Amino acid sequence: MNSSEKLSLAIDQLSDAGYFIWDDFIPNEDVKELVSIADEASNTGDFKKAGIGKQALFQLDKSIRGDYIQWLDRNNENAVVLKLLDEIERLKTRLNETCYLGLRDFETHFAIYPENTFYKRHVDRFQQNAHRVISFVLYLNRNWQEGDGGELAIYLDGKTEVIQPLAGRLLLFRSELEHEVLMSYKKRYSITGWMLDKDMSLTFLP
Ligand SMILES: O=C(O)CCC(=O)C(=O)O
Ligand SMILES: [Fe+2]
Repeated sequence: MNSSEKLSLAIDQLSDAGYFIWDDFIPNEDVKELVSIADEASNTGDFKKAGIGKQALFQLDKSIRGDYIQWLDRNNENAVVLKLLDEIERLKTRLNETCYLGLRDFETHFAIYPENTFYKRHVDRFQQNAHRVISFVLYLNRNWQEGDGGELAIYLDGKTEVIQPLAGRLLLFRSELEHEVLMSYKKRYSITGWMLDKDMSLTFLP
């Protein structure tokens, strides 16, 4: 399947099922490089404990989520990160052209879940964060195996989909869907982000 057929499928699935799995979104060597960039940044203290809520309502709560994050933007010095940001930008434009989702911008971060951490059931689009339309997660776990945990459960009407966090796999889903990162028994790497219906600098507005 070529990339424009893949994109049509993604669009259909996002509107029918609410999510789409895009395997091999990036090549293996990029996965490897992204993991070493994340490891290096986390070793030099550039990852922060992730919180919940925005601005005044922001709080840290380990019983809800246990990951550490580093935000990514165009000031990043790594070519592979910039290439990925370009690809996501292109994907956003193409989704917009076909779906009229009104996507204006996106925000994204690395996430590392240390062993035995999780992110409890939640939605990404909520009152204080009403501008997230499409969530995406690029998984970076080479050699992930059954039993390693850290799958993403998406709660759909009447059924639950459990998605393995396999290296190179991009998952797209509608940000209003409830989902949960199940207990990860191994260190888990990903790049998570959101396509927004407002420019990022304006998302504090209603
Ligand atoms: O890493 C994942 O599979 C999902 C992460 C997530 O739900 C979030 O950061 O909001
Ligand atoms: Fe989420």
